[in-house]
Amino acid sequence: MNIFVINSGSSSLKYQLFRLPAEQPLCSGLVERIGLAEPRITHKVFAGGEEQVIRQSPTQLPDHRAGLQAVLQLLTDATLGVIANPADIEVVGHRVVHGGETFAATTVINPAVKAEIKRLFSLAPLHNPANYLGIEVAEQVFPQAKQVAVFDTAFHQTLPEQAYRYALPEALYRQHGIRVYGFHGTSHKYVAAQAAAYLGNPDARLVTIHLGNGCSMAAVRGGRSLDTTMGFGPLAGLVMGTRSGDLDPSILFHLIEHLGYSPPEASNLLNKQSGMLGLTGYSDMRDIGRALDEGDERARLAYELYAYRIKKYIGAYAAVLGGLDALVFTAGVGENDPLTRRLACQGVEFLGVRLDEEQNQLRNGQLREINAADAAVKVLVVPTNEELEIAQQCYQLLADSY
Ligand SMILES: Nc1ncnc2c1ncn2[C@@H]1O[C@H](COP(=O)(O)OP(=O)(O)O)[C@@H](O)[C@H]1O
Ligand SMILES: CC(=O)OP(=O)(O)O
Ligand SMILES: [Mg+2]
Repeated sequence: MNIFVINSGSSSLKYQLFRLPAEQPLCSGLVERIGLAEPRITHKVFAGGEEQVIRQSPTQLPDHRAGLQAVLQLLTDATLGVIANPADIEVVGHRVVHGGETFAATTVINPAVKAEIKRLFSLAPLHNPANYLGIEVAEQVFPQAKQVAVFDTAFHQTLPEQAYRYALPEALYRQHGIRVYGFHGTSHKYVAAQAAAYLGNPDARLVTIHLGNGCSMAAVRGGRSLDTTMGFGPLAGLVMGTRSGDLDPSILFHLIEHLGYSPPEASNLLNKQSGMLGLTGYSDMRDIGRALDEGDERARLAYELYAYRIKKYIGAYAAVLGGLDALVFTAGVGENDPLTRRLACQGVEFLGVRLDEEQNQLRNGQLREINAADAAVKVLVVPTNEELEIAQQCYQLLADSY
């Protein structure tokens, strides 16, 4: 089954094509700066263990449709193409960030599902409109394919009520859906399953730590999410590239009532100007690492604050889980940044967490153990693969009907 996976952002589009049940993608790519000056396409073709990279700089890509059409050209290219024509794509799997309480599982998209995704725009204004647009464009470009939605929130629908409710008047939950939803569920689910399989313990008590541009943690037991750091929207919890994470809400009132911020300006501040960017001037952890090496004090503080927040939630989730079998680090920073892992694990030795610093410094792109050999708690680095997880969920849902 040929499954094309799309992760559509406001000005970008990430994609991978899988031929399930094989796990290696046929190709993958990224379309950047859609609707902006100097758009870029990076397309990778994988064949016979080799990787071929094609970079294009089209003069213009006015919208997502133009972007996906350019990708289709590459997919069907006479020499480098991996399919003969668009009809060879049987399924398009879409990452949809917010599924509300309606979607606890992967779902075939029909007009009612689209209407619900649209209704949820107000709950995920930065993500759902772009995901929706990706669906509409894929329907035009791949009219024969089944369109399937895989929701970031779905994995966290198992949270117990005490974890997902806020201490607000009940009507706000019942009538307006104000509750914890949690995000990055596709990644937490994938790495938790990999870790449990590695440990040979399906009931393992895991804290999964997804550190990308957006960052979140989850307490997972028996493949079920029991708590997570993001909440009603993807702004709560950990310090992120440009998002503040946890804040006292009175700061928001102060910004608006006393410092002249309009609500959209306050939202922009917390979502796009805060986090590591606000603390250091850089949102990319590699830049912050370089600044730290040059003795930048702001970079040092930012690193400490970032790791301290992770450590606090490790303690909290050990309590939620009633003990800890493994910590699982994943995504861009979690997989690649030894300093973050070291700082986050410093001071929680009393829980049985102890790193092997030599293992921590290694990088091999594989699942690996970085704890001291005799530590009670495993510390794992598990590369995430949200696209593969999306493709596999589509396959599980549809394989029977083929
Ligand atoms: N070698 C590395 N060392 C430290 N940080 C890294 C490294 N490679 C990537 N990152 C960081 O990973 C983050 C992006 O993670 P990623 O999972 O790709 O995010 P997203 O999918 O949210 O765009 C960036 O902050 C980047 O600096
Ligand atoms: C939900 C979310 O935060 O996603 P991302 O990390 O891709 O921005
Ligand atoms: Mg990501």
